[in-house]
Order: sequence, then C-alpha cells, then structure tokens
Amino acid sequence: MFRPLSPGRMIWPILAFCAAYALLGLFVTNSYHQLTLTLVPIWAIFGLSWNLLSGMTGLISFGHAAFFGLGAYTVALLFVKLGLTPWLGIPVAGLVGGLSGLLIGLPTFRLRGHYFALAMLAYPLALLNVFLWLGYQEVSLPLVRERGWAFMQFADHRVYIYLALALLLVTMVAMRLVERSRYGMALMAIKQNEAAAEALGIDSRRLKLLTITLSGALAGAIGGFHAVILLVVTPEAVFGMLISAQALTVAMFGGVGTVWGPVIGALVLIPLGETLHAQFGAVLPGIQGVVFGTAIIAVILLAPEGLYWKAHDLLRGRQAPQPEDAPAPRQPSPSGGPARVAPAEDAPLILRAEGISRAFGGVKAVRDVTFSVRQGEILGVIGPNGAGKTTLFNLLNGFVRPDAGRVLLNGQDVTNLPPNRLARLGVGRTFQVVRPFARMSVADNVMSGAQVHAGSIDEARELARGAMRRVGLETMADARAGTLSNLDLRLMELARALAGQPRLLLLDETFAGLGGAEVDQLLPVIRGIAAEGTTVVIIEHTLHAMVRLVDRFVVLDHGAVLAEGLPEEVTGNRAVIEAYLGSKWSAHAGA
Ligand SMILES: Nc1ncnc2c1ncn2[C@@H]1O[C@H](COP(=O)(O)OP(=O)(O)OP(=O)(O)O)[C@@H](O)[C@H]1O
Repeated sequence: MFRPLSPGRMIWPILAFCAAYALLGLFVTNSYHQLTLTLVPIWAIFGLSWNLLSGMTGLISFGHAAFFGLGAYTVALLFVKLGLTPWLGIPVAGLVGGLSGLLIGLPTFRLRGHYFALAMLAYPLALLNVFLWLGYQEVSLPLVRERGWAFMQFADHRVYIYLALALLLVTMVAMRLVERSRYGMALMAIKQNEAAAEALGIDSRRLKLLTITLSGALAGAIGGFHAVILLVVTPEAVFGMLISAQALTVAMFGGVGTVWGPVIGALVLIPLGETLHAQFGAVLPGIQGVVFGTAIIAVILLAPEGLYWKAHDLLRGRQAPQPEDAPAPRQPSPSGGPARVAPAEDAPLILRAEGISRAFGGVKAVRDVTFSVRQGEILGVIGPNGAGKTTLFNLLNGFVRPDAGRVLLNGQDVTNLPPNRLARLGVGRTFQVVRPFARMSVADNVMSGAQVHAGSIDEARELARGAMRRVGLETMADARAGTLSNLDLRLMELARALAGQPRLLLLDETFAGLGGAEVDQLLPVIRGIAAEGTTVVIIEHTLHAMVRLVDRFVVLDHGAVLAEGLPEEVTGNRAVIEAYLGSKWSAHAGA
C-alpha cells in the first residue's frame, strides 16, 4: 500500500472516473435523475469522511449524522437569519463540523471499541432533540430568483452535479494523498494496534483528535451542501439514524479503508434507494432504510470487507503469481549470527529502575523493583504467571505509571513519560500478540514502525529496508503479511520495532507459539540485534531458549525481584527453583 506510486498513477483513475461521470451528467435531462446524480457524490463524500475516521483508525462511528446535521443547519440558519450565501455558509459549516468533531473527540476518545461506537450514537440523537426544542422543526432556504448564482441556486440542475463532483474529486485526491502520507501510515498503525502504535512513537490521542476534526469538517461541509440541494432541513432528515447508517453503509458496502470503497457504495446504493423510493415510496415509506439494512446484511454475508476488496481478491486470484513472482523464501541466519560479546561489568547503564511499584486495587503487581541494564546487554526477565513481568514492561514503557519509584534512561528521569515520548528517546517494544495488516506487504507493515525518525515516506522506506535486513526478511519484503508463518510474523514484528531505531528494545514473549526449530532460528537474530548495539530486555517463558540467549536474568515472583544474576547462578538458585522452575528443571539441570 505504501509502495512508491507516482502522482499520476494515484490521480489518473480518479480523474478518469470524474470525467466519465461528468459526461453522463451532460446527457441526463430528467430532473429527478439529475438529483440522484448529485446525491451520489454527496453520499460518497459523506462515506469518505466516515472512512477517514473509522476506516483508517478502526474507531467505528455510529454518529456521523451529528456533523452532517450541524453543517446542514449552519448553512440553512446563516442563510435564513443573516442572509449569508451558501458559498460562504458551506465553509463555515465545515468549520462547525470540525470544531464539533474536536469537542466530541475530547471526551469520547477516553472510550474504546464498542463503547466508543455506542457513545458516538448518542450525539446525533441528542442534537436531534436539541434542534426540536429550539423550534427548528423545519428550516426552509428561501428561493432567490434574481442573482441565483450568488446564492448557489441554479435553474440548470446539472450545475449541482458538477459542483458535487468537483467536491468529490478534491476529496478523493486529498484522501489518496492522506493514504500515502506519514499521517496515513500513523492512522494505519493506530488501527492495527493502538498500544503498539504508541510504542512506535505515535501520539495516538493527538492524531485521533486531528482525524475526527478533519472528518467532522468534511461531514459538516457536505451536510451544508446537501441542505442547499434539498432546500429544507429537518432534525430527523439530518440527525436521524438513517443518515449515520448511510455513511457507514456506503463505506462498508464499497470497501472500508480505501478511497474507492465509499464511492462504489454510493454509486450502487444511492440510485437503488432513490429509484425504489420513487417507485414504491408512496406504498412502502422508508424503503431506503430497508435497502440499506439489506445491503449491510448482504455485505456481512458475502463480502465482509466490501465490494472493492472482494473484486480486488477475485482479480488477484485470477492473476495468481507465477512461481518466479513469488517472494524468495527467507534465508536462515548463518551459523549463530554476528559474533557478540557480553558487555563489560563497567559498561554504561542504559536503563535503571529504582524501587518501582504498582498496584491494581488490592493486587501488588510490581513491588519495589530495582535493577539495571547495561548498554549492549541482553537481559531476561522471567517469573511464573502473574509475577508482574508485563506490568514491569508497561512501567518501563510508559503504558502504566508507577505508584512509587523512578525509571532512568541514560541517567535521565523518564518516569511518567508517555510511550510515544519514550519511543522518541529510543525505547522500542514488541507485543505478545502480533496483529499485522494482513493485506499489506511485509515492507509496508515494517514501515509503520519508522514513524519516529523518518521525515518522509522515502526515509521510512529506507529505515524499513534496513530493519528487514537486520532480521533477514529483506527477500520477503513484498510478501503479503497474511501469508507469513508464525516465525516470519515474529521477525516482522521485530523489524517493525527496529525501524524506529531503538537503543533499548523490550521484547514481550517473542518465542510464544514457536516450535524448537523456529526458536533456534530466532535466537541468532536477537543476538545479532544486540551485537549491532541495541540493548535487549526480553520477557519469556521458554527458559531453555533464554539460558542460551541472555547475559543476565532478573527473576520476578509476586511482583518482587526474587533473584538476579548470570544464567547459571539463577537456574541453580534454590528459591528460584522452588518458586518457578520446579523439580523437573533441577533434575534436568543436574542431569
Ligand atoms: N490492568 C490490570 N488491572 C488489574 N490487575 C492487573 C492489571 N494488570 C495486571 N494485573 C494483575 O497484576 C498481576 C501481575 O500481572 P502481569 O500480567 O504483570 O504478570 P505476568 O508475569 O506478565 O503474567 P503472565 O506471565 O501470565 O503474562 C496479576 O495478578 C494480574 O492479574
């Protein structure tokens, strides 16, 4: 998705589509069909505004009608009360939509997943009632016969088609540019895994607020334009459930997360809904709601990702790659990776935790933990389930704030800094659960990790290439992430963290789910990362692998440090054997 694409290749298909649509508009003389041709770009733009927030960040909005309705009322009321032309009213509607997006985002981004979606549902419903109470049951835009142009009122309704199309063209090009920008990459990373995005240096809250502001502005502006087309604004028609559903449906039907999706959705569903409404609206009022409901069910059943992706997959299936097109398999790391020596005792400290503690309610997850990590070291953190290992990482990484104690990075106090700031200071992290963008190539997935230091897409691509080389994945750069084995997914996750050029890398259960042979392939890669100067702290359950990898262990038990030392010291420690390793290990070690 982020492969180099010339501006021409990005924009020509959009221009060709708009030219064909404009040509069609020339020949349509029936005013009802002209209205339908105007509504298609309007709903496509509304779908694109939904797609910007929900398709690109994964935060599902059931309440986009709030922005649309505010935009519609802004244009209508400015016209009626102040005589302001929609030429100016629509930009103001965009500002109102953007501001309301920001105001809605501030409290609502505290919620996640279903809770966010449900909270979004509440805003248009509340606004619907507010506008009813205010007495704006129906606001009609006055007809201005003389100087119609000045008030966006045209005798030839084709002008509306061309205005709507021009807005769509600008929106599509802008979205295409967003998709290919660092900002778009960051949104994708948030969609994939917000915590991981933060750990890669992305300030997710700031970006989400920016995105809901832009999305709201677009929805507000197009809501304002819609008011000009229909000339009447009522709360139900602009804040109603059907409006929010329409944004969601055109995007879902056409294809979420792509510029073409909402356009395809609008092209199919709007004429269908309008035609059915014209034919059967008198006997079957609300037929459009039935069409949109049916469309959602059909999409969920037949093409869960939308028509665009279904067609994309069918075409891809037909042009199955020839054997020579298939990515070369990854070359196993030769003989144990680059030579590495454990750092000297007096090597400078890169990280120091001093007496850090953290409780969750009555559970003391981490208790007064003190330890240090030397530059270039590989430190293993082990302990039984629930010992506090992940919480310790979360404290080091800024996801969780300590109740007491402090964290020093290169001697600097970084306690309480958020993950994205720590990432910028050189702390990288991988997560237990790998959630790649299955449709994207390995290279594109890795690029999302290059956010912190890349000033441009080209630079990000370069950093990604270097990171893939470090883990031995460069020959698989073009493979789709969805086709990777468990081991390659782990390597890709490592490469993504390395693309952020961390000086300290926290690895959370990197061996989880891997077989013995795969672990053997991964060990030299991690040794190589350390040999090239990146300090590694790793949490792991697979102790047999850890003793071959780490220079030193910290053993946690019930949140506290139980033991610390060289592998042979720790595995021979009676307290560690009793708390964690068990008699099997001592029998094995003794054998
Ligand atoms: N957000 C939280 N809210 C409440 N309790 C928590 C939270 N996070 C961790 N805990 C509790 O803190 C303790 C330590 O959990 P933690 O996940 O850090 O241990 P762990 O050593 O990583 O375990 P595992 O090896 O099973 O992943 C556990 O008792 C856990 O239930």
